[in-house]
Amino acid sequence: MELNYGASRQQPRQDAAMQRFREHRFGQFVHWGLYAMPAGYWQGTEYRFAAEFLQKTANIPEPEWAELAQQFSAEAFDADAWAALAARSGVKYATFTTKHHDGFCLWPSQYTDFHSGNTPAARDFIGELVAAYQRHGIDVYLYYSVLDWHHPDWRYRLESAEDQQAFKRYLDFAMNQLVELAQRYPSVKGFWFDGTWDESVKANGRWTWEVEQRLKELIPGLIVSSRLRADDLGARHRDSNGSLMGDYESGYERRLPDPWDRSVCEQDWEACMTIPQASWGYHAGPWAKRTRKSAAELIDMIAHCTSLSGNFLLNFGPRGDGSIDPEDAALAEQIGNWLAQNGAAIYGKGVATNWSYPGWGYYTQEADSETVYAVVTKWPTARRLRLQLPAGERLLAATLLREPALQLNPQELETSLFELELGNSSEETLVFELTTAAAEEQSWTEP
Ligand SMILES: C[C@@H]1N[C@@H](c2cn(-c3ccccc3)nn2)[C@H](O)[C@@H]1O
Repeated sequence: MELNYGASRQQPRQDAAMQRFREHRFGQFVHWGLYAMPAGYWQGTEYRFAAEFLQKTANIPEPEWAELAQQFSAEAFDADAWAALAARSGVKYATFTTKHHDGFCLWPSQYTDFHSGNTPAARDFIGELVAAYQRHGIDVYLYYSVLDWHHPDWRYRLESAEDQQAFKRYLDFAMNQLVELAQRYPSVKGFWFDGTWDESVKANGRWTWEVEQRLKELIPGLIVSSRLRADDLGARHRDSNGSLMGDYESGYERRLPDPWDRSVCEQDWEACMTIPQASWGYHAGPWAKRTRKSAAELIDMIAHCTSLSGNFLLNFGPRGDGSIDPEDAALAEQIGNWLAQNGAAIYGKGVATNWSYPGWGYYTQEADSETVYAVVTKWPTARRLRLQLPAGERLLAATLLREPALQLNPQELETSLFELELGNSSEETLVFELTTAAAEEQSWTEP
């Protein structure tokens, strides 16, 4: 059907900016704001829900929540320390919350008083982070929540002329803030939109389309995900014709596509993930701490996304004083150490088209390359790894990526079935670089 505000393209972007994003594969998400101070607790009670939702889960009156800004001194905030840890973790890009659902802005916006300039900290945190991360060679993306619990003109649905007028004022406010962010921080590579699921926003597909157009005029090459977009009829992510809007699919939040689902490879996509089960902001309670993911689980997820040509955006929730939780820092270092040894299987890689999902881990490959990587994340109890090669290929060599590099002698079982003896048990996530060649002609008929 004819749409004015539907998808602007059918095929993935092939420009250099998008190719760079695609090759990054691993990024850091950062959720930080007023919610990091109460950290899931209110008046002595632990609320077992996402810490950035505390204002709602604890039914805190908006003015009382806004008072938190007067305690926001962030005395331990150190943008360079955050950026240095991010670099050690192996991320190639970072996405920072500029304004989450509570409406508090981490930059001195001229369109509201509810911002970090009007706090004891009196700092432009976004400006400091953009500069520090770029000094460390990490591309920066800005998260912006359209949903806003603070702004008097925000509406969940539009049920009256007054609602329409108020929400028009709100959308003008949000557009002004987004233009302000693009003009203050023109070196950012993209915007990550959230809070776009309510009826009020879905009824304003044209505004979402105008935001994408306006920001891309201000920053050529800018990347905007499908999560911003609604079409003429309120369809989100994919328009009413089923075509992806925005530059990549960003519906995977705290979940990944099935590892055998090769349909996701047709478009660029990114999954975002929390370290604890379900809190993006820092949560100080045992509820969050006992559900933390291990480095091995997160490395598995990085390889999982890479094997389907997607990016993995791992979230960190710094503490209310601006320091990084030591457990998060240790996890970041563990992941970074693994990537330092095995990053060749991740950065710039994608789906190994001719290799089917093996079950014990993931195959990755650089487009048009002969080299395939096998990332082993689920050790076979038999301690032997079975490799089912694509028809017509045979395995010449398998080299362990990490130092000391170890040449393995693949044992041929059938022309296209090999086994690798894995020797002594290893709890780490190993990566083998596989070299294959066309198998000699072999004629046999299926039984
Ligand atoms: C990226 C993540 N998206 C925000 C979010 C998630 N949700 C939500 C709302 C209803 C059901 C499931 C998820 N609402 N806001 C989270 O707060 C975080 O910012």
